[in-house]
Amino acid sequence: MMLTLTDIHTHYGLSHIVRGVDLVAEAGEVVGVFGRNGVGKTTLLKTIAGWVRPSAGEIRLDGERIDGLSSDGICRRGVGFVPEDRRIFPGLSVEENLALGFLQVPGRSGAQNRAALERIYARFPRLMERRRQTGTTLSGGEQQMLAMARVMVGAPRLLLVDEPSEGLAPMIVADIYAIIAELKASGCTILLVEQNVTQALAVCDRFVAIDRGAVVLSGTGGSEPDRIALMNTIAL
Ligand SMILES: Nc1ncnc2c1ncn2[C@@H]1O[C@H](COP(=O)(O)OP(=O)(O)OP(=O)(O)O)[C@@H](O)[C@H]1O
Repeated sequence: MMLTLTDIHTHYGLSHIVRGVDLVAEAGEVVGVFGRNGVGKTTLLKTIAGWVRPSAGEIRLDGERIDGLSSDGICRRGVGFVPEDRRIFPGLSVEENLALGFLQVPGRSGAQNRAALERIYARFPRLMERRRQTGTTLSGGEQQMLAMARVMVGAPRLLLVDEPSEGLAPMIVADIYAIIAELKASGCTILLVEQNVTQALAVCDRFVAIDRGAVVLSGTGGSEPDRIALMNTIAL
């Protein structure tokens, strides 16, 4: 699914956070969104997901405008969002948290939902083992897996991921990135916000660097000069 942002602006009250972002993610591409703390990366993802409404600009999926739709409406168009805080619901079991993913695809039958759950459990045996356990009792890494698995239940065509490796041990980070690589291989378009730039660049086709709400650099993940320019930009 192709994502196009044209001159997107987002405000929180009077604070002008996202300031004229143009961005394209082609179908099946992983695009890294990098920048120092507080430059507006999370706000940009929330704007695409419809958690925050842009004050100006256009967001299109395969040419069709989605800015202005509710977050539910955007989700039902195949956009999955894994937020930084993971949003594992307290008091719900692992399986109940996963079942929330069914809300993204309301047209499915019970049998289709069960089959989707089976596929998730086959991919994440640890979540199956712990399916009756309260989601918030899982380790940080398992909660990140659960958050990823919950959006995968809905087979998103565009995935927005905010700092998936934050606070996790290197081995778990490798697991998370293996999942991102699998999703990419399956044709999912991915927008990836990450402080761990080196790790993220390994899966990124392209990247943008954001500063004070605007794109200040864009480049190709595999290009060494582009990587050096990126490191210089975000180290400033
Ligand atoms: N709900 C909100 N209301 C008002 N201001 C906000 C809100 N959320 C974020 N901000 C402010 O918007 C700016 C951008 O925040 P945002 O989280 O988008 O940045 P970020 O680049 O993702 O940073 P980080 O890496 O720290 O998450 C910050 O100055 C932040 O304080």
